Amino acid sequence: MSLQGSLFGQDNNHKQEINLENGLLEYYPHFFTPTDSDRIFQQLIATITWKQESMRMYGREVLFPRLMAWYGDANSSYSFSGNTFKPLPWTAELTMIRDRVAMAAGTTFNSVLLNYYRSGNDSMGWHADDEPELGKNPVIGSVNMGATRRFLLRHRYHQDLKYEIALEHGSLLLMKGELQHFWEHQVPKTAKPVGPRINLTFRYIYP
Ligand SMILES: O=C(O)CCC(=O)C(=O)O
Ligand SMILES: [Fe+2]
Repeated sequence: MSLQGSLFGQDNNHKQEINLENGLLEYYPHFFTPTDSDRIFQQLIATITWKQESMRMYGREVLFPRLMAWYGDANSSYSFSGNTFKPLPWTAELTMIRDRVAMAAGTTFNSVLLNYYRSGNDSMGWHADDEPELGKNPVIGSVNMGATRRFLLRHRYHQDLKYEIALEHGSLLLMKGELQHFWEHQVPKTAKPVGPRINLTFRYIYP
């Protein structure tokens, strides 16, 4: 373990590089220690301002099947599915997580989208994080706390290209390169009894 890694209690040596056609994933299964992960998870559930947002779909208001929250620098507003999210100011906990993720990613982030999947019935449908304000080939840092859920990827233009990864408690997944242009991803519902899960995606929004 590197000095910097051990100082921050993170295990960078077990990084898995997953080279996909037209995209790169880096997975750190034990980015946070189990103790830190348990504490952060409970803290986020209790202190984040969670909301169930809605989107307009085929002329109707539809609730997102999960709770969400958006934090970041004041100038990092973000639009998707017909909503513009104005960020809440960084908390001490989110700043700490952001800085650890930024160090591993070798980049900076000015915002984070949090998603709270209360049970296996909560989900996120197929999409890519390809909004123009994210820039051309964004590095997105995705932190996972709580229940393990399946993260599925499919290539937009080659139906037979698929990838799947189980995102575990305390892990970090970096999405890099051309991934958002060529691949979509989702977190499907599951009928298995799973506990709650929080995902944080750190992003850089061009103001
Ligand atoms: O919950 C996850 O692992 C995925 C989150 C995601 O894709 C997003 O926030 O854009
Ligand atoms: Fe995404």
